[in-house]
Amino acid sequence: MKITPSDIADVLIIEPQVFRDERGFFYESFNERRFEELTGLQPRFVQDNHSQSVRNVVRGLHYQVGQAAQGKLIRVVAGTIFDVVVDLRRGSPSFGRAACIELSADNQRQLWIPPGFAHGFLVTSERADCIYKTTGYWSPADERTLLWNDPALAIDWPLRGAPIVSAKDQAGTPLAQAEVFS
Ligand SMILES: Cc1cn([C@H]2C[C@H](O)[C@@H](COP(=O)(O)OP(=O)(O)O[C@H]3O[C@H](C)C(=O)[C@H](O)[C@H]3O)O2)c(=O)[nH]c1=O
Repeated sequence: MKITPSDIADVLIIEPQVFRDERGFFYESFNERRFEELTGLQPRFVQDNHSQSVRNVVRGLHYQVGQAAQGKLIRVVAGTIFDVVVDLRRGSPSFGRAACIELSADNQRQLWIPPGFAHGFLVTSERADCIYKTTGYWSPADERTLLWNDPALAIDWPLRGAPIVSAKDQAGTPLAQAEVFS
């Protein structure tokens, strides 16, 4: 397993050790001891999620506030996504900055997103299945949506035509008005 920082230091790109043979491949998609050894972090994951989306879907940018803030460990098991995280930690030198990483079933990369970040993605394949662990339970009352195409975020989404976006996400909050983490 190899772990490298993304463009935002605390957001980590994880590349698992993949064992391939004539049958296919095997890799440990999560190993708590190894994760802690390599990151020094001890996240307690309480929920596993699976979302499937078709090409040109944008989901996000979502986050939960207060005690419901979630760390996320995400990977893609089918297709490809343009994954985006935005630093919403007010004291951070990268506050308001977006980091964009391609995650796919082919590159088998995972992303560790600490609490304090908004998260979303664009599907750039026919379909994408995202599997992710969270360190906090879903809490609708504490969920916030950052406007995915807020010009202040300057995210260069590789769109092919108008994306498919939920009404909730179309009504996202611009960064300037967003509830952030102190
Ligand atoms: C997030 C969540 C949703 N739901 C229910 C609520 C809705 O009836 C349905 C779809 O929810 P939503 O449209 O919020 O799903 P996404 O747009 O994929 O939300 C996710 O999008 C971005 C990419 C994230 O990083 C978050 O994990 C999460 O907010 O699933 C649940 O039952 N549990 C949950 O944990």
